[in-house]
Amino acid sequence: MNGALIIDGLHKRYGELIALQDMTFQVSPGEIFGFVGSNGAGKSTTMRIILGVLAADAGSVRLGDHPIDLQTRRRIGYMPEERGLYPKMKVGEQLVFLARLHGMSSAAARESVSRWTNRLGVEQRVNDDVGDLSLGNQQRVQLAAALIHDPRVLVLDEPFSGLDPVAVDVMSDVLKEKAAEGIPVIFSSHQLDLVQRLCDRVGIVARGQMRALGRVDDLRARDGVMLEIAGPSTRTRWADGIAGVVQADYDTEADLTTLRLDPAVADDQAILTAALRVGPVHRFATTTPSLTELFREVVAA
Ligand SMILES: Nc1ncnc2c1ncn2[C@@H]1O[C@H](COP(=O)(O)OP(=O)(O)OP(=O)(O)O)[C@@H](O)[C@H]1O
Repeated sequence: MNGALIIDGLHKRYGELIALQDMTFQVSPGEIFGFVGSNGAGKSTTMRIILGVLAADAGSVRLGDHPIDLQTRRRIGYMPEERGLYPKMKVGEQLVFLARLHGMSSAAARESVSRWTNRLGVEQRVNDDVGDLSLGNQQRVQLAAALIHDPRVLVLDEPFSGLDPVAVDVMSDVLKEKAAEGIPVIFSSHQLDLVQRLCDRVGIVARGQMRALGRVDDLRARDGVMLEIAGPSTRTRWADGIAGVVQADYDTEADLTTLRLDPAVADDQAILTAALRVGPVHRFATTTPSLTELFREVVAA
């Protein structure tokens, strides 16, 4: 049961609302894929369809050449957005129960639960009711629930929300480790700095459609070159109208000018000369837009 997770042409309506429109992308074995988009963009809907807890109106999900069936689904590790643990059940018992549901023997389930609760730092809480844990610790248990049956695919809906920085590091390490084992990993998140750091590729969704898809660095480079100039008084709006300057943002408090350039037209030396005419230049550096800037643009388009 290996191969890429293939999401092919998913359509989904809720009455009048079109929640997904031709949602198509793949996650390769060993790849960490970041699924980002505004609230209500369609991420959870896509993930629920991957898991088969929701049916698509059209389109398919496959793992390599195989349509995802009941057997395959048992090998997916899923963290739903609406966390699905029983608050009145003890952490350890619940994890063993879930592992058994995935077909593990009692001994293997207990061994796996012990390994993952240790790894995720909740080993002291195995005899506590889930509902008595802090939200962050409940989330660690939820991740353990997604991992205990040694899944061949990981589908995690906002696994990082509400975690403290130490837990974020633990979660990041686990995802990297699972990807290194050669399984496809997809997670959704609104923490774009984290997505930028962790993911091989990202998909940006807006209103049910995939709007940008690719390696983070490629998407950022595609979006054009940016130039940051510190020094010249921004009150003069000195860069307005210079050839090749597509957009100029002026931070008047820091006297920092940020320019988005059309690389085919812009001449950085002409821009530097124009800046020096206004005042001393303390910094003159090219950057590429962050994933957050890219996201704002894609979603606003
Ligand atoms: N059961 C439902 N009935 C009707 N509409 C729904 C249902 N579930 C989701 N929707 C709508 O479908 C759209 C997509 O929702 P979805 O939960 O997939 O978005 P999302 O990208 O996961 O958002 P968020 O980042 O807020 O979790 C939204 O407009 C949402 O209101």
